[in-house]
Amino acid sequence: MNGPIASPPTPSAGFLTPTTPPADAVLPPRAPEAPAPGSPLGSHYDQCFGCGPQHPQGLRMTTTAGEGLEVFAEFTVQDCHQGGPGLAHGGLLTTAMDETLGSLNWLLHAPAVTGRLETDFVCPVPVDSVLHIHAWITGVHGRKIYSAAEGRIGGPDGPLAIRAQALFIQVKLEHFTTHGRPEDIKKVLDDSDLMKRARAFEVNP
Ligand SMILES: CCCCCCCC/C=C\CCCCCCCC(=O)SCCNC(=O)CCNC(=O)[C@H](O)C(C)(C)COP(=O)(O)OP(=O)(O)OC[C@H]1O[C@@H](n2cnc3c(N)ncnc32)[C@H](O)[C@@H]1OP(=O)(O)O
Repeated sequence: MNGPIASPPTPSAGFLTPTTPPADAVLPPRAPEAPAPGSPLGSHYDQCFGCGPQHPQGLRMTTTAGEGLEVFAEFTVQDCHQGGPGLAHGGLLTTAMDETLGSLNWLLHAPAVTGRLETDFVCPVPVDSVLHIHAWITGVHGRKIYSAAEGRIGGPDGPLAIRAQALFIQVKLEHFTTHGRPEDIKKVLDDSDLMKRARAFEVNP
């Protein structure tokens, strides 16, 4: 069918909330409990698609704390991550960025979930590439955590392939217990190791 669409759908209110921090946002100090610079951050949940070591098809990403409010991660693009032939699927690259940005939670020691994530795909990323991701907090305003990330091919100074800006919202642990599938929540509650991970975030906003 040709011609203009009679009444295009309009985004719902709030859709265009920016991911850049407002002028009165702050950069808080690292939480005293935050892992030391250079330490691996581990996984917040063993079945997480991004970082869970027990997830059968997951990305199994590992993240390292940087100095200040920043983290570093690596993501190796595998055969099963293809979108175009021999090239990474954009959605998976976005997942890797989301996961790395989510790891910034560890530095503030409070759980937060992605509210908005914007991604620029700057150049194609071939299969077998190692994407070096650097993510940092750009501001905190109440429960809102603003952050940004870059992914470079082959090394920390390699060509820029992807960049992202995000708004995460701090939540209480009840966010997960209220909305999560009950059997998965029960497994976490029944497993002292998994609960220890969850408790790492018990300092609520
Ligand atoms: C015993 C078991 C324990 C297990 C524990 C495990 C430990 C876990 C630890 C760490 C987890 C880290 C996980 C990382 C994984 C990678 C990251 C992801 O993929 S997360 C998944 C995808 N994201 C979602 O599923 C969010 C779905 N959305 C929501 O649940 C709500 O909308 C939520 C919580 C984001 C906000 O809801 P509200 O009711 O709490 O708060 P309101 O009042 O609506 O918003 C607060 C402020 O934020 C703004 N805001 C909210 N959503 C926004 C959005 N989408 N875009 C822009 N602004 C937004 C609002 O305009 C408001 O701003 P104003 O304070 O008024 O200035």
